[in-house]
Order: sequence, then C-alpha cells, then structure tokens
Amino acid sequence: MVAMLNGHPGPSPTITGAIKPGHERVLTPAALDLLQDLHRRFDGRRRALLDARDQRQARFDAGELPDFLPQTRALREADWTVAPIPAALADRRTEITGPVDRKMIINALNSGAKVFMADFEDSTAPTWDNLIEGQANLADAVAGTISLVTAEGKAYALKPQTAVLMVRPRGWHLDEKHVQVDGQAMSGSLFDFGLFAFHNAAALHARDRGPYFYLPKLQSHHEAALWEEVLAHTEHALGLPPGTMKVTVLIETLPAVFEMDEILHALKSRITGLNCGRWDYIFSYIKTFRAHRDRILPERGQVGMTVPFLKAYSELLVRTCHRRGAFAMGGMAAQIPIADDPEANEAAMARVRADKKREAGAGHDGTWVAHPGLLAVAVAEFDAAMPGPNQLDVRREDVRVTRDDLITAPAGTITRAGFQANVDVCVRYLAAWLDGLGCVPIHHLMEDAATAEISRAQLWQWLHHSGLSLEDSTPIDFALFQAVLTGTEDRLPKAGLPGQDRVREAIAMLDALTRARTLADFLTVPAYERLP
Ligand SMILES: CC(=O)SCCNC(=O)CCNC(=O)[C@H](O)C(C)(C)COP(=O)(O)OP(=O)(O)OC[C@H]1O[C@@H](n2cnc3c(N)ncnc32)[C@H](O)[C@@H]1OP(=O)(O)O
Ligand SMILES: O=CC(=O)O
Ligand SMILES: [Mg+2]
Repeated sequence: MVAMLNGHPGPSPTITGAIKPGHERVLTPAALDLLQDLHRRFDGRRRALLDARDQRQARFDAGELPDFLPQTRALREADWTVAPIPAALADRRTEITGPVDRKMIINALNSGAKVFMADFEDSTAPTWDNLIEGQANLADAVAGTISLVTAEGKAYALKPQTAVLMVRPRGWHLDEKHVQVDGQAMSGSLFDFGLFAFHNAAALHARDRGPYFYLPKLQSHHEAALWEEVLAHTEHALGLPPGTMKVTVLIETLPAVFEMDEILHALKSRITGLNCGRWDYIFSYIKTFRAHRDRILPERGQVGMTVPFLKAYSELLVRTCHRRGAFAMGGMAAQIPIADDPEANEAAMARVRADKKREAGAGHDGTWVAHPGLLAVAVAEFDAAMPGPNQLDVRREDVRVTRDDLITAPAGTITRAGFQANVDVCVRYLAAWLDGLGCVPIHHLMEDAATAEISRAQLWQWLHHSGLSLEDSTPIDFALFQAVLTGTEDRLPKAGLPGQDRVREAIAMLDALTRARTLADFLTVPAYERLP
C-alpha cells in the first residue's frame, strides 16, 4: 500500500511505507511537518558533510595520516567546560543497550541499569515496521504504559523504578527512503531524532528530563555542529528551553578521536559525555587505512582494548572528557551469557569482568552491557572502583597520547579460523539483517552492524593487498576466499538461523562487496536497498 498523509499547509512529505494500524499515531501531520522542516533546513548541510567525508578519505587513500587539527589548537589549549550534567544523568555506571522492539525495551528499562540506550543504529535493521513500531513503543515507554503479552502468554510491564531512557538515532550516512521531501529521501538521523523528539519532548521535560540522545558515527566537529543546530532549532520549534535536549557522542571513528575537544565544544551547552564505541572505531581504523599496507590489523579476535592503539584511544578519551567536565563512558564487551555451557559461560564472564575492571580503573564513568545477564558483573567492577556516582575528579593528567600512539597497528596474525570466522559472521549477520534483525548472537558473541563491519572490512583489506598470508603460510587470495565462501552453507546450521532464507543472498552480497575495487563505506547502505 502506498499512502500520502496530507492535511497541513504546503506539500507534505511523501510516505511510501505501508501505513499499518497504529502507524498514524506516529506519522501525524504535525510530526510530518517537523520532519519536513528539519529536512529543508538541514539536509543540504548533511549531504555536504558526507561529501567532505569522501574528500578526506581520498586524502587518506593518497597517503595522508589523520592528526590533531592545527587550526583548532587554541580551542584545545584553552580552559573551558561543558554545561553542568543534569541530576538524572549524574550516575551512569551501567547502560544497557538494545534494539527498539517492545519486549527488549521493557526488559531493558526494568533491568536495573542506570540508563537504557534504545538503538535505531547498530542493533536495528531499519525496516519501515521496525522504525515506526519502535517509535510507538518508545512513546508508550515514555508514557509509562508500555506492556506486552507474548504468544506464549508471558506478560511484561514496567517496574516502578526504571532506567533513564536515551535514544540513538541512525548516523548521518543513512537515508530514510520511505519518506521523501521535495522528491528527496530524508535523512535517517533526522527521521529517528525528529519523531522521538516530537512525540516525547513535552512529557520528558515535564518530568525534569529532556529527550536524551546518543549521537553515532560522527567523523568531525563540523558534524557535531550540525547536530547542535538541529537540536537547538528543534528545542525552539517544540517550545523547550535551550539546552533541554542532552547528548552523548560516540567517539567511534578514527578521524573523530583527533577532534574530541572540538566535538565537546561544538555541543558544549548540552553534551554530557563521550563514549568509546570501540567496534565502529576498529572498523573505522580499517576503513581509514584501507590503502595503507603498513597498518593492516591482525584478525578481529586479536584486536582487544588492551592493544596499544585502543588503550591510547580510551585513555585519551577519559583525560579529554574529565578536563571538560564531561563523562567518559566505556563501551561494549561483545560476550553474552552462554546458557547451555557453564564452563564457556564462566570464561565469557571472566572476559567481561576483565574488560569492565580495565575501564573502571582507567577512569571511565560507566559502561555498556549488551544483555541483562552482564549487569551484575559490570556493576561489581564499577562499584569497586567508583564509590561516588562518577569519576570526574580522576583527571588522568598522566595520560600522554601522540598521533602515532593512535594510529600504529599492533602486531598479530591472521589464522585460517579467523579468516573463516569473518566470512561466517558476515554471511550470518547480513542474512539476519536482511530479515529485519539487526543484532544476533553468533559464536556466542553479540554481532551488530559495527562488529560485522570489522569482519567485512578486514576481508576486503586482506584480499586487496597482495602478498599477505595466513599463519599457516596459505596465501590470502580470492581463491582462498572463494573456497571459504563456497563452504559457508555447509558450515551453517541447517535450521533455526535468523534469516535462514536470506543466506544465499547474503553470500552473494558479501562476494560482491569483497570483490569491489573500493571498500564500500557501510554495508548497511547497499543492504538497505534490499529491505522492504
Ligand atoms: C557495537 C554496539 O553498537 S553495541 C550496541 C548495540 N548492540 C546491542 O544493543 C546489543 C543488544 N543485545 C541483544 O540484542 C541481545 O542481547 C542479543 C541478540 C545479543 C542476544 O539476544 P538473545 O539471544 O535473545 O538473548 P537471550 O535469549 O539470552 O535473552 C534472555 C532474555 O534477556 C532479554 N535481553 C537480551 N538482551 C537484552 C537487552 N540488550 N536489553 C533488554 N533485554 C535483553 C531477552 O529479551 C530475553 O528476555 P525474556 O527472558 O523475557 O524472553
Ligand atoms: O556503537 C558502539 C560501537 O562499539 O560501535
Ligand atoms: Mg557503533
């Protein structure tokens, strides 16, 4: 069904997604007015910033290395702080994240975590239904009325005490093809942000909470400045006092780590912290250096947060944030509970424990968990290291990080198992994503659009630099790739996989993405063309 929602002055956005019962309460004429306004004001700038990303990447491909910006040195050296952090966000020691389906939202809000980040980005496949139902679910959550009875008869409702809600809209690179303004697809970021703000700002503000957002995948402070304009304009349009909407920015691209002060400054009236989005960060490192033979990373399993370039990133983030009065949030350990194997489960929990201990000891003010079963481990480590609500007073002035510390590749190897795991993860994740699931367990790890991108980008990079070989001396070439890819279907379970029917399509997509002469910026962009 194709629907046009009208009833307000001027031509409306064109909606090409099916309008199912319940969708009208999200896509109201006034909400569409706001979306149209946001698109007309800000989409040109968004597209120009995306072009600027391409131009910068072309310079990296030609041999330039990312570095701190000479033109903003004075800003980095000056003393200034961000606006005070609101009481509702004073203690963020544990933040649970997850996609925006109804059960997940209720479970996350009830989990005992201080914050729930409802995610339209890495863990959501942006089907039209996922997005619109996600917005309806979040509006019910804000209203306190969200509930669910499953087909099996299990009932879910909110507890009296719930986590503080934050929302992560999609990144600047993604379009929302089902909504067109003036014949152009609108930005996924503006769509997710605009709808959530429109429906929930007043209710949240009445409770002394603004709409709070996590902003993903920024590559420069100019992109932060665009968000600032969007937020300030939307506050004005919705009648909110300036600074009501708070944000935390993920530092999850290599170029952004060189602009952390600048990003904090661009949003300084509303930013409450930066977060170490380690998975996209590793992906971005590979992408930034896709043409640099001397910066090829070892296989994914060897690139943990204790390797020097990632340690430098997280410690510089703590130092930078605390100097400015902003929180330095830790990131996501990928392990999840393993229900049917106690020994493997204990090993997974030990890895999460070590990761959280490292973060708390480094001065982070809180951390992320992907699953409620990991909360106790994270809380224990942060409680032990952080008796107060945060560690803003841990200034980490001992941290000295240079450009080279941030860009030097660690030593390591590529094993046959690591090569094959990358292929399997890509195929299984893509199949699930095409089927509408943006986060799935694979090999007992959480896989989402950030983790799967590491696997995809590694395969491309290893295959497009000649002369690399596996640890057992097998040359890494397209013959090896073909053999491993061809064997994928035989290796995968024959039933019960999320997206089982899309496995062949996923294999074909991975084949094309890996053989392409240029590393595609994001696998979700071509994959989105295949979503209904
Ligand atoms: C790199 C990044 O961007 S990280 C941020 C993005 N990624 C995420 O947010 C990860 C979110 N996590 C998830 O989606 C899930 O935990 C998965 C897919 C990894 C595993 O999910 P499942 O296999 O369903 O886990 P499992 O069966 O153990 O779930 C047990 C219960 O915990 C709940 N649960 C699992 N993860 C979450 C979560 N993140 N939030 C709330 N509840 C959760 C399930 O809903 C289930 O509830 P039920 O007992 O009422 O049915
Ligand atoms: O969004 C988080 C990440 O690690 O990527
Ligand atoms: Mg990410």
